[in-house]
Parts: sequence; structure tokens; C-alpha cells
Amino acid sequence: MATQLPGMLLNSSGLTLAGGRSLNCRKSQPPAAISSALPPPLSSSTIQVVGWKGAGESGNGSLKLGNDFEGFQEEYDWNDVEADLYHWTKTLRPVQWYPGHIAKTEKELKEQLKLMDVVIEVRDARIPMSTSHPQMDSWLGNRKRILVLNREDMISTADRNAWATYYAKQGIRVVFSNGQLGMGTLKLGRLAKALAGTVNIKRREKGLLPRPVRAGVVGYPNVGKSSLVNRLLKRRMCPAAPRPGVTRELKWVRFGKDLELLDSPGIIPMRISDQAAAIKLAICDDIGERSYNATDVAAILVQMLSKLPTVGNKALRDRYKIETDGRCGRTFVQKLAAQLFNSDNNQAAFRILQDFRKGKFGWIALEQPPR
Ligand SMILES: Nc1nc2c(ncn2[C@@H]2O[C@H](COP(=O)(O)OP(=O)(O)OP(=O)(O)O)[C@@H](O)[C@H]2O)c(=O)[nH]1
Repeated sequence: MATQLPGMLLNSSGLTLAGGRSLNCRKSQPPAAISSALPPPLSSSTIQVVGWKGAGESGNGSLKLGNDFEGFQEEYDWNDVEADLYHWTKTLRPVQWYPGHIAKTEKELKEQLKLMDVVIEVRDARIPMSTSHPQMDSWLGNRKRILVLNREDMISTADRNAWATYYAKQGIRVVFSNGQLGMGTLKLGRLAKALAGTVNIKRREKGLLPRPVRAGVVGYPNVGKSSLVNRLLKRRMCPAAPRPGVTRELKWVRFGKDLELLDSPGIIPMRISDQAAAIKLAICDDIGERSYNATDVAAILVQMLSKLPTVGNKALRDRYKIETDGRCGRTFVQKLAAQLFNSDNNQAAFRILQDFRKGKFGWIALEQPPR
């Protein structure tokens, strides 16, 4: 067995992890040098947890159980959630997903974008930053753009207001929409036509006949692009289904006599460098299922949910009848598997992911605007 030195913690395979953070959770004594730096004296109910950032960035991972923990949770802020997520994902196998049809689409789309009068960029309202393509700005250049945060029904009013304020401050036009029920599509159609209206003014000046305005609908997989196009057209012209990668071809459709829409397959970077973003894409089902280990993703989701003031450990306990302090998501998944799925961790993991996606913990965004 490997020797554990102060300040180093072991994962289940016995490998030493810098900073002692992984998804595998163990109890051990805090290193004396670090624990002495803790503000309150440690009580007998203090344990150290591998993979948990614990009481501040001191890296000791120590946590006092009981009422103090509830107080700690209330103080938790989004920067801490992001920091934890970063550390939890560091030791995992990287999540990458770049199926052939996306590579092909990317090439075609770049060509088609040159023909667009306006681009409608659709993002998932639960994770607007993680569904922002890093190359989109360079592809679009000065082209007129409308930002759509779809799945508005899947976030709270407070989340929505926070994002609306954030984009308004930057002067970015944003439309919140629900591709399933059609909310926001009327406004979107009007805005697209209005923005692209100048096209025909310029054509007339040049003595050319007016033509329909061209609007391209682009974004990550499964964010609701085809659903939005269908809602705009009030007809099911484009295939839409609850899994990423359904649209495989670029498809032009006519909306009335003066707007043409391009529905496009979801695009995603060839390499996702931000693995915290990749995990959020997996949680929200915006990336192919085969690209990730469901147990890892569900374990991280449990750890995240336990830290969110609107969910917390109680909601997890109430739903699954499993005692938890929220610090070891993997143990939680394993317990659920033993309880309900004949110890099949994968099935248990998908149950937790589906519950989140169906709003069983309430409708919550997994990202907040940067402050
Ligand atoms: N709850 C909710 N579901 C939505 C919304 N918009 C779309 N959906 C659902 O999400 C799933 C994916 O929608 P699509 O329109 O196929 O997504 P897409 O972006 O075209 O997906 P790709 O083909 O992967 O590019 C479908 O089951 C839709 O019914 C929304 O605003 N709210």
C-alpha cells in the first residue's frame, strides 16, 4: 500500500492526488500542520473527506458536522461551486464528443454562415456559458446576432432575471424561449425580421428585388434548435427528440414569404478544454451519452445539488431515502444502486440524472452570471 504523507490524499486506486481532491471519498485524520490553521477548534465530529474542498481553500478538506454545516451551506456561493467542480473533474477521464456528423456540419455551417443576414444562437438556459461555442464569435464576425436562452421553463425566475440583467448590462439582445411550448418564438420571429430588414433596403438602393431574409439557427446539440424552428413555423418540419445529435443535416425552411430559416445540427468544439463545462453538458443531456461515465457525472451532480441552497442534503435524503452529507456523490450513487437497481451503478446514476432533467429537485440553473 502506498504511504500517505501529510497533505496528500489517496484515491481508490492508491494514486496520490495533488490537493487531495477526487470523487472517491475516504475518512482520515487531517494533517496536524493544516488542521491547526483552522479557525474553530475541531470537535470529535470532524472528519476529513477526500475529494471535498471543505473549509475554505486551505485544502485540508475538514468539515464540522451538525448545525455548522447548515450555516456553511447558506454561505456557499457560485464561485465556490465552480471551484469545486473544477477540482472534482480534474481526476476524471476527459469527456469528449465529436461524432462525424458534427465535423461535417461545422465545415458546411461555416460556409452557410456567410449567406446569413442574421444568426440566432440558441443556448441552454441552465448552462448559458457551457453552451457557448468558443469559435462562434470568430465565425460570426460582424454578422447580426440574436442570443436565445431556450428551456426557460427549466430555470427559476431568479435565474432568468440574473441572466437578463447580465446580458442587458452588456447591451446583448437576449430572448428567453420555450421550444416545447412556443413561448418567445413570436418575439424571436419579429426580431429576426426587424434585424435583417436593412438587407432589403440596401438591395432596393442597388435596384435589386427584395428577397426573403436568411436566418441561421445554430447552437450546441439538444438545446432546442429544431423545436424552436418548428414552433416558429407552427409545423413539424425538423426532427426534434429528447437526445443530442438528432438533426444530422443542414436544412433550409421557409417562414412566411419574407424569412428563410436554416436549422442546423448541434455543434460542439472538437476538444472540450473546460471539463467542468463538459460535465455540465452531460448533466443537462447536451452531449452524447457514450462520451461520459454516468456514475461520475451523477456523483458530481449529487455533490453540486447538496451545496445548492435551493436543494441541499435534505432534498436528496427525502427523495432517495438515503442518508447523506452530500460530500461523496459516488457513495450516494452506489447506495441507490444497492437499494433499487441490484447494485447496477449505471442505472442508479441515470435515475439521478433523469430526476434532475425532469425538474424533480426544482428548476435550477447550473450556472450563474459571472460577477
Ligand atoms: N422543457 C423543455 N424542453 C424543450 C425545450 N425546447 C426543446 N425541448 C425538448 O428538448 C429536446 C431536444 O430538442 P431539439 O429541438 O431536438 O434540440 P436540437 O437543438 O435541435 O438538437 P440536435 O438535433 O441535437 O441539434 C426535445 O425533446 C424537445 O421537446 C424547452 O424550451 N423546454
